[in-house]
This record gives sequence, C-alpha cells and structure tokens, in this order.
Amino acid sequence: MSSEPLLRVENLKTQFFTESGTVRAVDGISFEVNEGEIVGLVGESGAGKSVASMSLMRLVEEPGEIVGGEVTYKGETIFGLEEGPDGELRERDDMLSESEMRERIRGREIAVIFQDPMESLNPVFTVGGQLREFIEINRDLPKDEAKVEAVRMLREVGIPDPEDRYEEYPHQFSGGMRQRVLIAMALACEPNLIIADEPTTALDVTVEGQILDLVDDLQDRYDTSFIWVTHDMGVVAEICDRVNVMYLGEIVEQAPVDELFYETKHPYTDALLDSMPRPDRTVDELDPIEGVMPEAISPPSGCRFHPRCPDAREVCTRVHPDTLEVDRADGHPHRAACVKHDVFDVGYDESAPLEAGDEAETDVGGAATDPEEDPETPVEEEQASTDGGERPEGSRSSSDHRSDVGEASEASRKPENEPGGGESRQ
Ligand SMILES: Nc1ncnc2c1ncn2[C@@H]1O[C@H](COP(=O)(O)OP(=O)(O)OP(=O)(O)O)[C@@H](O)[C@H]1O
Ligand code: NI
Repeated sequence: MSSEPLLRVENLKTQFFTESGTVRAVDGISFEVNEGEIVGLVGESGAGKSVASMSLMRLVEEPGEIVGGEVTYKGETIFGLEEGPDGELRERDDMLSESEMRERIRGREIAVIFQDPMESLNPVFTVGGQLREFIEINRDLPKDEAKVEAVRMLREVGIPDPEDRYEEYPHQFSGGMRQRVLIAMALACEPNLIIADEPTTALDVTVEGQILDLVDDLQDRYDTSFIWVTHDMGVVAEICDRVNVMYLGEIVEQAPVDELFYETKHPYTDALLDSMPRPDRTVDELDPIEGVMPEAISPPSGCRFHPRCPDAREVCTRVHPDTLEVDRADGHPHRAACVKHDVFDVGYDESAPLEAGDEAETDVGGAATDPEEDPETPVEEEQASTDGGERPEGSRSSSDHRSDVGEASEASRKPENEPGGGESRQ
C-alpha cells in the first residue's frame, strides 16, 4: 500500500439550512480510500451516505453546503477551508476550481453511479448514443472512435449483442441491464475512483449478485477503487475491503470487513448485522433494530445512538464519543465511537444501565439539546486498547415499538412537502 491514500476525507461536515432548522447531514466524518480498495459506506436511510458521496464530488445543492473539513484526492484539494484575515473561514487557495472539478475530476478521475439508472439515462435517446456522447465529451474522441469504444464497454459489462442493443432506448433494457450501462458509463473514462450510491438496491437478488460479481471482476482488471454506498450488510460482506458504518451523520465504526463482522465494536453495527438475513438463520430469528433513527436536525445528546442502544448507560446520554482507534487489524485501524471501550475512560463500567425501550419512547424523533452544547468527551488522543466492552445480558427489551430497518427507513423520511424533507438527489 502506498503511503498516501487515493482519497482522504477529514472531519467533513455538510449541512442543509432549512426552514425547520439546520440538518447536520454529514457531521464530521473521516475516512480514506486506498488505491484498488472497495470501501463501504453503510447505514440506514437518512444516515448521510448520499450527502457524503455528493460532498466528495462537491455536488451538494442548495440549501446544502459543505461547512467544514478537508477532502484531498491524489494530494489535490477538492475541498478545504482556512481562516481569512477577518477571522472568517474561507475556501483555501489551493482548492480546485469549479471548472477544474468539471473538466478534470468528475467523470474522468471520480465517477458516480446512482441507484436509479433512469435518473441518469435520458429516455428519448438511445443507450448507445448516450454512452458514445459521454465518451466523446470526456475523452475527446471523434464520433466513430467513441462509438467503437461504447460498443466495447457495453460488451465489457456483459450486455449481450452490444451492436444491436446500442441502438435501443433505455426502456427496452431491464433494470439490471440499465445498471450495467451506468457501470459502463462510469468505467468509460477509466476513472481511478467510482462512487456507487446504492446501485443494486432496486434490483432483485439474482441480478444484484450478477452486478456485484461484475464489479468484483472489473475491479480486479482495472484496479479501480470504489466507495460503495449501501444499507445492506450482505452487499458489504460480498464486495467491501473496508467498511465505514454511518449513523446520523457520523461514522460510528470503521474496520476491515472481516474484522467488522467478527470483532464488532459498536452496538449499532451489531444491530445492523442482527437485522441481516443469513443462510444460517431463519427469518423469525432476525433481530430488528429497535426504534427509528431520529432526525439529523436535533440529534440526541451524548451518543446519538443511545436511545436505541441495548448497551446504553447513563454516561452515554452525556458523553459524545469521538471515533477512536480501539484495535488494529491487517495494518488498518479499527475505530469505534462507543464509550464502552476502555480507551474512552469516561466511567462506562460504573455508570447505571439505561432501559433502551424507555429512552426510545421519549427521545426517538424528538428534540434534544443542541449537539454544539453537549459536553464532549475529554478523550481526544488516540491510543491502542484492547476491547474492554462488557454488555449486560438480555438488555434488549421487546416492545410493540419494534420496526425493522426497512420500516425505519420509511418512517424516518419526511413528507415531501415539508421543508427539509426533500431527497438528496433531484
Ligand atoms: N436537499 C435537502 N434538504 C434538506 N435535507 C436534506 C436534503 N438532502 C438530504 N437531506 C437530509 O440529510 C440527511 C442525510 O440524507 P442522505 O440522503 O444522505 O441519507 P442516506 O444515508 O443516503 O439515506 P438513503 O439510504 O435513504 O439514501 C437526512 O436527514 C436528509 O433528510
Ligand atoms: Ni442515499
């Protein structure tokens, strides 16, 4: 592994300034993507995965804005702030200009694949024509060469009879085939990094499996790095090398994939894993995550997950945990934002347990103190530590308040006519 990662994200913050308040959609996330890696961004609906992805490309739209942090790609500054002479934060001089982003970075260096191919494909033009035009523009190739390249790319992503399918319109393609076209489009400029935002979510599992295999195969051949956005731990297990688990705008756990699954350090990750279907368990054994993810406008005090956490103790309502290194695996840090680990040293073991159910009733979706005013954890330094986590047995109470991840997703979406309820992508 080279010392400098391909992409480095440090303390990135993106907010939406809406009538009902400031949505802290991405609230200080840090992660890296190394050359050739597939890095997962996983979490329930509303966690901030898409906003984070758009922020990396500097494509956040009004009323949203990147308000802090740094994004560097191959050592170049995609985003960075500094303090100006007046004491106000301003964009750094070395930050890439909008035209550099458009002409040099987007598509050519970093490409995006979205969940819904119909958002990216124009229904009135042929699939091949759109792909050809994209290649023409982004690779400065003449029309005929771009066409040859387009057909080659369609073949590459497993579209049968690519010469014939070239002439067809998007509606003549199945969902899985359209998704392949988008992958072809993303690969067409041979980018170093592809950000894939839930590209297989709308597909049935067989087709999803085919697409994941294709990505694995293409990744081997082109050595492209990926950021793979998903709410599905099964997908994470299948393709990711390293994983970032997001909850309410924060990365709460970060580890290589096997480490994350077998040495889980954050109760939210545990909950995501418990709610995931596995071949060795029947459906009634699935443990849905209790409660609904609160809104990012007024996140709970202390640890944002505490109202839903089976391990929550009194201290968790007060101390907001940073994401600290709690272990190492394969030369990578295993970070977690949970004070039950010794490295935090804020008195978790002595703190009185909370009834997860009680708190959830009052706190979920409700207002809490302004996170800015929360007492922050005094623990700032990272130090290696062994897992000192102890969990009270049987603290996961059953209540009629249960909802699985899917229901939680629906419930945490605001109605579209409410301010701030819009989707991240239009
Ligand atoms: N245009 C916007 N205006 C106001 N708030 C927004 C906007 N776009 C996103 N948000 C808010 O930002 C937060 C993060 O949204 P985001 O779309 O990134 O979630 P996600 O993790 O991608 O979820 P999903 O799995 O549903 O795609 C949510 O609280 C969402 O309501
Ligand atoms: Ni999303």
